[in-house]
Parts: sequence; structure tokens; C-alpha cells
Amino acid sequence: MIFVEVLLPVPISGTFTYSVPEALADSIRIGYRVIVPFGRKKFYTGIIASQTPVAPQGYEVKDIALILDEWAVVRHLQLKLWHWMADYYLCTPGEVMRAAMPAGLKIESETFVSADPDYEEKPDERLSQREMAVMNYILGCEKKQPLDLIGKKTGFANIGPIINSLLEKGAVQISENLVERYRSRKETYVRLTVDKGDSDGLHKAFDSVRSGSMQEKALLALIEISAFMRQDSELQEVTRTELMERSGVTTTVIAAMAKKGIVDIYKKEISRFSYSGLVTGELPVLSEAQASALDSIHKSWFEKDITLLRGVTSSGKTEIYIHLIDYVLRQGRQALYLVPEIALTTQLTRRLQRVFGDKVVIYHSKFSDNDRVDIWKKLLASSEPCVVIGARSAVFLPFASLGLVIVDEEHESAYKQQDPAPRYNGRDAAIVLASMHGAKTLLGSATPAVDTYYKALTGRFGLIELTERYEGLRLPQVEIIDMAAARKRGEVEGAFSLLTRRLVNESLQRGEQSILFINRRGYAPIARCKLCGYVPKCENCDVSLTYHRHSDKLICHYCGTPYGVPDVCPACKEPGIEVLGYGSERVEEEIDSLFPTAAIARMDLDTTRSKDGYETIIDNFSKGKSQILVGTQMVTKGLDFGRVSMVGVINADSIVNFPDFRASERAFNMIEQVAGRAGRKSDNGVVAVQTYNPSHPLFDFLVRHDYKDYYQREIQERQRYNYPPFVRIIYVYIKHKDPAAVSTIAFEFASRLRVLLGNRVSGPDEPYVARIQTLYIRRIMLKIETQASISKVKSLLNDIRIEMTNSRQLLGAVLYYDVDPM
Ligand SMILES: Nc1ncnc2c1ncn2[C@@H]1O[C@H](COP(=O)(O)OP(=O)(O)OP(=O)(O)O)[C@@H](O)[C@H]1O
Ligand SMILES: [Zn+2]
Repeated sequence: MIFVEVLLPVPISGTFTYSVPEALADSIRIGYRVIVPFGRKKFYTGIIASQTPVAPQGYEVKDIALILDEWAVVRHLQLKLWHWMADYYLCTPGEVMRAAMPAGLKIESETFVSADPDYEEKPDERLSQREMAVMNYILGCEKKQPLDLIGKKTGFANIGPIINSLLEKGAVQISENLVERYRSRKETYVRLTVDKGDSDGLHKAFDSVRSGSMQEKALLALIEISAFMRQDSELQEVTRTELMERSGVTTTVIAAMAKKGIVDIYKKEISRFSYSGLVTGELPVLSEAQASALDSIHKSWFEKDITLLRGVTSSGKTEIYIHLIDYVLRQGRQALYLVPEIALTTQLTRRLQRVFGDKVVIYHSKFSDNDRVDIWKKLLASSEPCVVIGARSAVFLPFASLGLVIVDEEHESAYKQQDPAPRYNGRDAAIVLASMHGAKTLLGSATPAVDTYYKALTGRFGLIELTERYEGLRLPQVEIIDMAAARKRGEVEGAFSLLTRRLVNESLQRGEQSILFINRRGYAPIARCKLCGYVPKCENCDVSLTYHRHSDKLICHYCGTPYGVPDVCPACKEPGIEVLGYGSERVEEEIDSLFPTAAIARMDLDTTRSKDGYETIIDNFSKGKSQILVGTQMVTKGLDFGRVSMVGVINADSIVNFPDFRASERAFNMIEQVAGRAGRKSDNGVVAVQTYNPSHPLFDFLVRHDYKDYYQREIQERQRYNYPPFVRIIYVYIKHKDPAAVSTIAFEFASRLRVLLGNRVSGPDEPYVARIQTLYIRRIMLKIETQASISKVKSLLNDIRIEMTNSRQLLGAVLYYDVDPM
């Protein structure tokens, strides 16, 4: 008998042991998917993580029910990465698996059941009454039925054991609805039935259509697009859609032509990532500074696997990346190019496709599940060189042989997954992934994370710096605008100071573009009663509501609940509710009324929900169809527009004043990055930063674009107050519906931790938002020495959790950890 450890997508620690029936023993491999019974109710799809000949002690092991694969859907190194992630981020491998695999590959309880046609009831294995009832239902269905549905239709809440027993008696078969879930994309094509060059045949074809008819039109168009008559070109394949567009005919016309035998209609599976645009294959010619940086990176990799490229905004880091990618592709290996946000993939994809054509693969969460399964399978099936551009989840793809990992804008907090588990940082996971493959890593940024720059300066990472913009352009001029003083002078109109308005206007006059950055989406972040001061709050969360004009609703940005705007204040019953402050909608509205002839675009979460949302906005702005782009943090980084000469930071204070030890780091990076969008192709970039606190020390560094000076100040603070990179932070989160219970539990957890870890423990505290989605929240902070073993901490935390669970002290509580919070 052999046993396998199966990884299941459930939030329970560890893997689960199952036995393998003799008949299946030869078909079992690591990385195969299997269907296994789980608990009393369910079947799950799991992945075989390992095999062992040793039976577990003390309990009865169940058989696996079905093997789904004939080859592994997960590679060995992926499993290794999942385990690393579960260990490091203090979650379960099942949670990692859930995040890692596209839904089309992991079919939780969507197991399908059908009757086994060969089944005959044996006298010693009669079906019970319940089984008969279920069996009759199944036999009455034409198609195989999902497990859940059978339970519902037959009224058995606990359908799992019944099916299990039917399965044992050989009465039913189970399968996964994989084929139906995962649909490959097919395209319809049309071709002439005559061979190229067969003019006789062609004449006959023309004879069979009436002159001036739709069929003739279609025939002419088909001849043209397929290059049928051209001697200098091979016959081209023509899609039905293209033919219809060119000739203006309908599918019926084409079908009629097929019936006559003039054309063939055929279907072909098309790859979702084929690229038919122009491929030059030419690498950008590097400037002297870029070429020398490239050279230094290669040299640095001799000694260190991880190197940081700090290059000021618009220094041309992307061009250097392109050369590095070319280098590994030539070696026959693969490259992963991570960006922090999907918005960045659009421009980047174009830049890379021009050089690498269909070797470019894109992967992120806006893709449909079918697309993601497609890409997964493509990478699984081949070890061909390719470059994957993706957001953080791309680290989970089945790479065969990575040679290079690039993490662009490595400082970005968007690399960190906040919720749900695994709460991982895509940058750090990518570094680990690279080391598993023996690949090199390049981290790139104009404003590296303090932790990263520290590691580079202390020799853990290599360090290469580019201090000039491409072509020696100067960095934009930064104006800090004292809004209080401007207001006194009567120069503030709506959200804008006089200077901001003037700069936008001047850029419009020169035919150039502006970007206005506002940290909040919606119309106004606060609603309040002007008579009694009452502030409407979310019923589920401890936050005030943001007014959205587009939908005329007050919306909670934590749980998404919309509320109507009350006509009268619920507290004083007077009609006093007004909205205050600025969000992107309102900035857009005001700038529109100030500059009515300019075309204005807005990019924020609300305008980019569709898959192509970003693309349209970014394309239009690139092409100059809009002159002013208003946006949230999405507009701050990485985008490359040639004609932007003015950048406005509308409310710098909301970025600077945040109660968190990373606040000033985040603020410096964000403002320096958005400033970097200005003057990328000419020397006249200017940035207006509006603030009520102009003497804040950060602004001085920003005006001078002095990253190093800023870093010095920041690292000293971190050392003085004992924060990363000098320690590692782990938050323990405790959530509960009951405010008293959450306090008691958090307090108890913290005091037990203190016994073991002393003053490394602080809290519990209420986080900034202390109640979300009806749960009250407490947070305990652990500061652990960087050289300490995280697995030791993990086992301490686990012990406490188990003790408290056993003494029923954690009842109703949600408990989780956040390692290296951002
Ligand atoms: N060698 C080159 N040849 C032609 N154009 C270049 C070259 N290097 C850079 N550029 C151009 O300069 C601009 C800035 O380059 P790039 O977008 O790579 O900057 P970056 O360093 O990534 O900046 P950021 O940190 O702001 O994202 C781009 O428009 C790019 O096409
Ligand atoms: Zn809410």
C-alpha cells in the first residue's frame, strides 16, 4: 500500500494523508490532481505533494477517489515555493494553493457525479434507501450532475457520505467538470475552395455569384485580404469577422457561399497570447550611462544574485531591462518581469512586444479564468524561452527554467497582498523563486524601499545607480505651495491654488499635458451635518463614508456598502448634510469647469473596473486625445508619457500624515514618483505640491530630488525607534463580533506572548480602522530580531493558539498574522 500527502485548498495547517488503491498505484505522481473525500460532506481537488510507504498511525486513512491528470499540473519548484510561503507568512499551504492556482484548475466541491453504466447491484451490497433515492435521481438526469446540486435536489444535506458509499459500491462515477469550465478560444476562418493560382477555378467561382451581389462583394474582399492574387505573398488566413468587416456582409451570406462550395468555413483554436503586431526584434541603443549600468549589473551578478538598480525617474531603466531579458532569452531561459500594478502592464507590453513579439506573456488578475488556465498550461507544456509580464500573482506560474527576475518599482506597497492569506510580498516571493531556479534578480526603482537600499549599502545586494535622466534632461522643478497662505491671499479656488491653475493653463497653451494626483477616489471623503456636526458612518465598519456623485451614494470604502444621502440629518432632523474635502471625481469636475475646452480623463478604481479600462484611458492620454489626467495613486508610477509637463499633487497632507512607521517613506516615494511623470521628453517639467504644512522636512528632500539625503534621515529614525530593516515586524490580528470579547482575547494573547518574548511584544492596540465588516479588530505587534528564526516564532504563536483554543478562549475569534506588513 502506498500513501500520499495531499495539499487541499483549505485553511488548515499541513497536508492530508490518503491511501492509494492498488489499481491506481502506478498512475500516481507528485503534482497530479486528485479528488479526495474530505470531512463528511465534501470532495475536494487536491495536489499530491509527496508519497510515502508508511501508514499514518492512530486513525483510519481514506482512499483517494480519482486521479485527474496524466501529467503534473504543478511543478516541483512551485510546490516548494508554496511551502516556503506558508512557512514564512504564517499561513497554510492550502491557502497558498488557493491563491496560486486559477480556479479552472482547482475545482473545490464542484465534483460531478454520474451513474456507472456497468453497475449491477450485488446481493451482499444492496443500496440503502437513501442511496436508492439518490441513485434514482441521478439515473433520471441526462447529464452528469454537480455534487452540490444532487444534495439540494434530493434533500440530503449531507450528500458526501452517500455518494462515497455509492462510489464504493461501484454505482456511480465522479469526475471533474474541467472540460466544461475551461474553454479554449476558437476562431472561425473562411478560405476559398480553389487553390492559389488556379485562375480557372476562380472564374468558376465568380460565375456562380450574381454581379453586384453581396456574395460577389465578399468574394472580392476575400481575394484581397487573403493575398490570393499576389505573387509576392503567401496565402493569408482570413477570419470570418475580418471578412465581414471588410465586405459588409453577414454570416448568412458567407454560409450561403459555403453551401455553394465557393468557400470553406473552418474553426481553429487560437492561442490567447498570439501577437500579430510589428516585431522589430531590435534592441534599443543604449546611452553611455545605460550601457555602463548594464555592464555593471552583469558584473555585479558574478558576486551577488540580487542587484538593485536605483535610477532616477526616466533614466531609462526599462531599456536596460530589455537588454537583460534579451540576454536570458538567448540562453534559452525564461524571464519574469513584475510590476506592482496592472495599469503598468499596458505600456510595458507594447514596448516589449515590439522587441520580443509573441515571446511576451502577460498574466494578472484582470484576466478571465480561462485565460489564466491557458497561460498556466502553456508554461507547463513547454520550457521555451519567454518573458512573463505580470502583477504579483505571476510568481505562481509554472516556470520551467527562470534565468532572470526583474522587480520594477520594487518599493511599491502594492506588491504586498493584504487580504486574504497568503499575505505575501510579491517582490520577496520573486526573490525566493529566483533563488530556487538559480536565476538572477534585478530590483529597480527611482526610490528604493528603505529596507532594500539598506541591504544594498550593507552589501547584501549589489548596487548600481543611474543619476541622470535619459538624454541628460533635468528632473522637474518642484514648487511647494503653502495653501494656508494662498487662501489668505484669496488665491484658492475650489481645490486649486492660483499657481496650480496657472501651470495647468500654461501647459495647455503649449499643447502639453498635465497629471493631477489626488489620493482619494469618489467625490468627497467626508459627509457631515453643518448644523450639529453629525458624521454618517458605515454600519459595518468604523469609518466615515465617501460621497460618490456619479451614483449619488455614500459608499464605505472598506466593505463597499452604499447608503442613500439622507435629506435631513438623522441626528438633528435638519437638512444640514453637506460633503467636504476632495476625491478624484470632484477634482475632475472642478478642473473641467475651469478648463472647459480641455479633454479630461480620470483614472481610479471606479473607472478601471473593466478589463480594458486602463488601456483605453492610457491610450487616449498617450495619443493626446485627453489633455488632463486626474487620478489616484494609479497615475503616480511607472507610466511613460512624453508630453506631460505639469504634475499637480492636490492634497499632499493626506499622504504625509498617516499613522504608520512607513508613512514618510510612502509619502516621499509617492510624490517623487508622480513628480517623475513630468518632463520626460523635454526640459520643462514642473510639479505643484499643495500642502497646509509646507515646513514638513520631506518637502525639502523632494524639492532637491535628494533620495540619499532623505534615506539617511529615514534610516536613522528606523534605527532609533527600532523598526525595519533593524527588526522584522509581525502583526497578530484578532477580530471578533463582540467588542468586549475582542479586548479580552487580544489582551490574553498578548500577555501569553509577553511571557515568552518579553518586550518584543507591544499592544494590543486598536488599528487605524478598528472595525471592518462588523468585526472589531485588535492588533499585537512583534518586533523580532532579523537574524532570529521565524519558524521558532511560528511555533510559539501556534502553541499559544492551540492552548487558547483548547481552553475555549478563542471562541468566535478570527486570528491571523501579517509578516512584514506594508
Ligand atoms: N536608449 C534609449 N533609446 C531611446 N529612448 C530611450 C532610451 N532610454 C530611455 N528612453 C526613453 O526615455 C523614456 C524614459 O525611460 P523609462 O520609461 O525606461 O524610464 P524609467 O527609468 O523606467 O523611469 P521610471 O522610474 O519613471 O519608470 C522612455 O520614453 C524611453 O523610451
Ligand atoms: Zn463598511
